[in-house]
Amino acid sequence: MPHTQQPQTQELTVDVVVIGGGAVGENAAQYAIEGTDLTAVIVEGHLLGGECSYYACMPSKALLRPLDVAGTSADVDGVSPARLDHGGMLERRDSFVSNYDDSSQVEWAESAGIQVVRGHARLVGERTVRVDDAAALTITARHSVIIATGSEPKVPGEFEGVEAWTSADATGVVEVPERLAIVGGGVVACEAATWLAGLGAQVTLLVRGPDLLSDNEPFAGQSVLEGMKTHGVDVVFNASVTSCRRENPEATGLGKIHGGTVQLQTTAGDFEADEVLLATGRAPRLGDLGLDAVGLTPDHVLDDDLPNSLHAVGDASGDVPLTHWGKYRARVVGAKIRAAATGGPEPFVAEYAPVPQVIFTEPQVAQVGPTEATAREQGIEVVTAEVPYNSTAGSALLRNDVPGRAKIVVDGSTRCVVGATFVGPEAGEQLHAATIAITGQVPVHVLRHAVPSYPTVSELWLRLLEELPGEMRRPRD
Ligand SMILES: Cc1cc2nc3c(=O)[nH]c(=O)nc-3n(C[C@H](O)[C@H](O)[C@H](O)COP(=O)(O)OP(=O)(O)OC[C@H]3O[C@@H](n4cnc5c(N)ncnc54)[C@H](O)[C@@H]3O)c2cc1C
Ligand SMILES: NC(=O)c1ccc[n+]([C@@H]2O[C@H](COP(=O)([O-])OP(=O)(O)OC[C@H]3O[C@@H](n4cnc5c(N)ncnc54)[C@H](O)[C@@H]3O)[C@@H](O)[C@H]2O)c1
Repeated sequence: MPHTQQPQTQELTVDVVVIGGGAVGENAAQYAIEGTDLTAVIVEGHLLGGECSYYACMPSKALLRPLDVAGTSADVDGVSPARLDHGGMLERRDSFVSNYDDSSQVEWAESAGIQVVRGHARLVGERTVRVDDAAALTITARHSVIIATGSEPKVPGEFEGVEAWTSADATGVVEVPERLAIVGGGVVACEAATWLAGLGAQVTLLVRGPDLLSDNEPFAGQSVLEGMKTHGVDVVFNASVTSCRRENPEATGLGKIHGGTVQLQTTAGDFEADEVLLATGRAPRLGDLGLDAVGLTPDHVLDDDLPNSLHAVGDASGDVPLTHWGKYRARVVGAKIRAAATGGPEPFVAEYAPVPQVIFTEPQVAQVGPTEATAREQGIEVVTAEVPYNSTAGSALLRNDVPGRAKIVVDGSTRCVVGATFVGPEAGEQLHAATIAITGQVPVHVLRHAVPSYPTVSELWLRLLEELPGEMRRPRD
């Protein structure tokens, strides 16, 4: 980590102060000042670029991609199956996290006119932030302070004192455990099970509920379960951990095995492992931020009940914890701050924007907008269409065996798509067409005139639109 220049003075006044330099904080600072003479500081306590760059999205996807390529090579006639190189996979990860060196991000920030200050920041008054209690730097914001402190893993009580792995250890894996227990059935659990099994661990997934990826369409979790079984992952449902003990727990370092054998008692039986990974969700990081010094609590942040000069973005705000979503909201917040500070026009903000997500499992799960079940809960007049992912010539060309399904959720009253799910090889690349259709509120009779090329997977759109009731082929009377 380079030591970026600390300001010479102990008092600093700028227009905007951002606490936390993850991808979201960086975007907020950039949009708050771009094209103006406004000044911004980001205070970062660890690495500029945050979780996504070093411990979450980038390293996980760097590890998953070789598995995807190898899996495809083993399932396309005319190609010899590729051999995985475990050491090479870890080197690829190290390269994508720049060996945990954030110099290039600091360079980017400085080139965008944003000053980077190192240290832990706390609010000490209205529009005033102190960096590290002992140090003397106090920063005053003329206009706004933005909280972009991210989130931290939830550690259930049963795991206290065990030195269990968190997702950072899984993405930063150095020593691959021979037997790995993963607790959780959500996104981190499913993605981490995929790359750690790919690296040679014997993975047991302990899921407290009856399914995987329960926030998605049910066929998503089922397809991912099949994929896991193919790769030798043992998935145990209805397995709530009641106690966890470990011999000689020790903080040995990121991605190293943190002590002796782990004994887990669960409602589905007892398990022994060499390491246990907690994938039990994350919580906004709002402690030790000085909220009380300005008469606020974490609930004020989560309820967006903040003074005009204080904003929260990204995981810290309690909004959907995804990088692209946090960055989108940060662009909006930044642009609004810029408009208020310069007297410029208010930015256009769409009334509604759907949240997309791609889960990089085998097969991939790509979803935008509500599932059928959520749409029904929202009172939408739901019409759905669903087809197998292999129902186009383009998808059949991808692999010998193409798993998965595609589904759209249409609002019968507006006849616009409100949600879509694609589960299958390279499904992530199918998603943005759906996001555009939903955001643009294109009625399905018009969408039928968006012609997908032959032979591509996008022809799933033809199949899906053909599945809808015939009267939807015309404008509504
Ligand atoms: C394993 C894993 C994989 C993921 N994969 C994806 C994915 O593929 N796609 C996706 O969209 N999302 C993914 N996510 C979610 C994504 O990582 C987060 O939504 C995103 O990182 C949030 O960005 P942020 O800037 O809000 O917070 P963070 O990235 O957490 O950044 C917050 C920053 O604030 C700093 N900080 C905190 N408190 C202070 C303080 N008081 N003073 C100074 N600095 C402070 C921290 O050091 C940190 O750098 C993944 C998450 C995990 C755990
Ligand atoms: N590709 C991506 O977009 C991506 C990848 C990884 C993470 N993320 C995001 O990061 C966030 C965190 O992911 P996550 O998987 O940790 O959270 P999650 O909320 O998706 O899943 C948490 C899982 O842990 C289980 N759980 C919670 N408490 C438990 C307990 N005490 N005992 C046993 N099981 C328990 C839940 O039932 C659920 O299955 C999510 O919002 C996710 O969307 C996104």
